[in-house]
Amino acid sequence: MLSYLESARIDANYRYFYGDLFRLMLNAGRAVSEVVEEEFGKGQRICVVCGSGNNGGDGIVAASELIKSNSVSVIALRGRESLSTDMLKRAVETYNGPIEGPEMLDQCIANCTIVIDAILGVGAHGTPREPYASAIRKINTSGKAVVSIDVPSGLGSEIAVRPHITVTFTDVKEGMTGENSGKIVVRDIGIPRDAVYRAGPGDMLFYPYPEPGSHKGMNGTLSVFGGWSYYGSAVIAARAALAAGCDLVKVYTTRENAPLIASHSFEYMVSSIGDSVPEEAFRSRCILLGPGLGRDFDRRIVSQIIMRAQRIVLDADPLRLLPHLGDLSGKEVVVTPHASEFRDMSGMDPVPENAMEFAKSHGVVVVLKGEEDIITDGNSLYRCTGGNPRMTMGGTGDMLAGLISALMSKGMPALRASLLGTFINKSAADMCMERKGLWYSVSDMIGAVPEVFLRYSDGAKINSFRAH
Ligand SMILES: NC(=O)C1=CN([C@@H]2O[C@H](COP(=O)(O)OP(=O)(O)OC[C@H]3O[C@@H](n4cnc5c(N)ncnc54)[C@H](O)[C@@H]3O)[C@@H](O)[C@H]2O)[C@@H](O)CC1
Ligand SMILES: Nc1ncnc2c1ncn2[C@@H]1O[C@H](COP(=O)(O)OP(=O)(O)O)[C@@H](O)[C@H]1O
Ligand SMILES: [K+]
Repeated sequence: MLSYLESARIDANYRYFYGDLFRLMLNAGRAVSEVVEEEFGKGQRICVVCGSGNNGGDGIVAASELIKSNSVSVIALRGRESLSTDMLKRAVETYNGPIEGPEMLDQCIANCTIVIDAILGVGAHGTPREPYASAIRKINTSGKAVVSIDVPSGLGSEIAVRPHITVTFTDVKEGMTGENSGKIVVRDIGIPRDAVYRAGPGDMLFYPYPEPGSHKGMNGTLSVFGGWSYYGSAVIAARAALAAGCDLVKVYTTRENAPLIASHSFEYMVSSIGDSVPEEAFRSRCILLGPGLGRDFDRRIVSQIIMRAQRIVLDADPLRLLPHLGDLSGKEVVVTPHASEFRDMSGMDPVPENAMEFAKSHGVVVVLKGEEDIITDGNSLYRCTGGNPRMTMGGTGDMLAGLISALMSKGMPALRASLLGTFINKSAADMCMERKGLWYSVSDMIGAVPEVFLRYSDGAKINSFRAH
């Protein structure tokens, strides 16, 4: 079962890794024409009703196949000129019949035996607006056989097509049932595994945009326990968390290091801890434990933090404690070991299958860092490629922990935050490399984080629109 957002994620990742989505549109359109001919036979009179997104493009490609053995009319509900994106222009080029405007809709429906609904797909949000709403009502009262492409247009809202058949791609979409979608036929359109199981710009779609009316603290609160031995690591993690959009970051550190850490920025707060952890630290939505803690930490305090936290990212030295902590289920936990830390904490070789096994048996998300990051929740295995060898400098792991915990502090689930965090970290490094070659610093990487978000947030407008 695919949610609309997961579907759009795959779409965005496919475009980023493979470039041309049009090949998939060709496969989608062909799949629809095959199903229509399998179900109804040839020689039909078919009316294809198109919106002006890619769902409409699928409809036009289907028409270009169906016209070979059927009588086909195509309606562009917003007029032919609305088919203006590059993909839609290419779809139109495949079709050598006329494309009519909305004024021909009534006649087209009246004369046909089958209506193909290519109005809205997974890019839709909310109730269909005009002219789609009226078209949907007409299709539903037409008494004709109706085939929806990918999803019934308007699915989930009060104005939705009620088809006899839905030809859906890759997997059934969230919310589809036999009742609202008719017979559901799933067709593979050749999406490679990597578009699904590789972190990419599509993961931006799950970034929680601040609501316009929100107030301080609603968009991320993070407690960072770190810098007890190496103060710089806490500075890097806290600054990265702020760059990722966390509202309030507070660093809990030793009495000696507190002023040092504070002197590096006035944007986060710093507090020193003694023998016990202040209660307020657990009021943050997420906890990051580890950057710069050093090996000689107080095990009692660290165990207490882990047991009390509900959402926590564990990095570096405290990872050693993990096997001794018992059941972590019920919490959202991300662990971010590099290869040798993984060996130490698990007693296993740092390979993807073992990361998956560890994640499953401990109920955590594992981010196994390296030239290629492995991200797994024990059920699915993802990877994040990219980055460059300058990332072996000190601090890039602290930065990653800061990014992932900031995203969790904003409400992202552990696995989603880990996918986006790894992608942002490697992309920041690659952006710095474009500008400075291999001679960039971790500060440069933190500085690049907002630009990385901007560069890849194109698809995320869907989410921000939804949020508003
Ligand atoms: N997932 C994939 O990899 C592929 C997806 N394809 C098709 O592309 C579809 C998604 O395409 P798009 O993302 O272009 O989106 P859609 O074609 O679903 O529609 C989005 C368009 O409708 C408008 N819109 C959104 N909500 C609306 C509302 N409530 N009332 C009126 N207009 C509204 C938007 O402004 C946008 O122009 C899929 O459902 C599928 O049919 C295929 O072309 C090929 C591959
Ligand atoms: N050779 C490499 N090529 C590309 N990225 C790397 C390489 N080595 C490490 N990284 C990246 O640097 C970050 C920190 O990883 P690592 O150096 O293994 O952890 P740590 O900083 O905890 O020692 C991760 O985002 C990882 O993806
Ligand atoms: K549709």
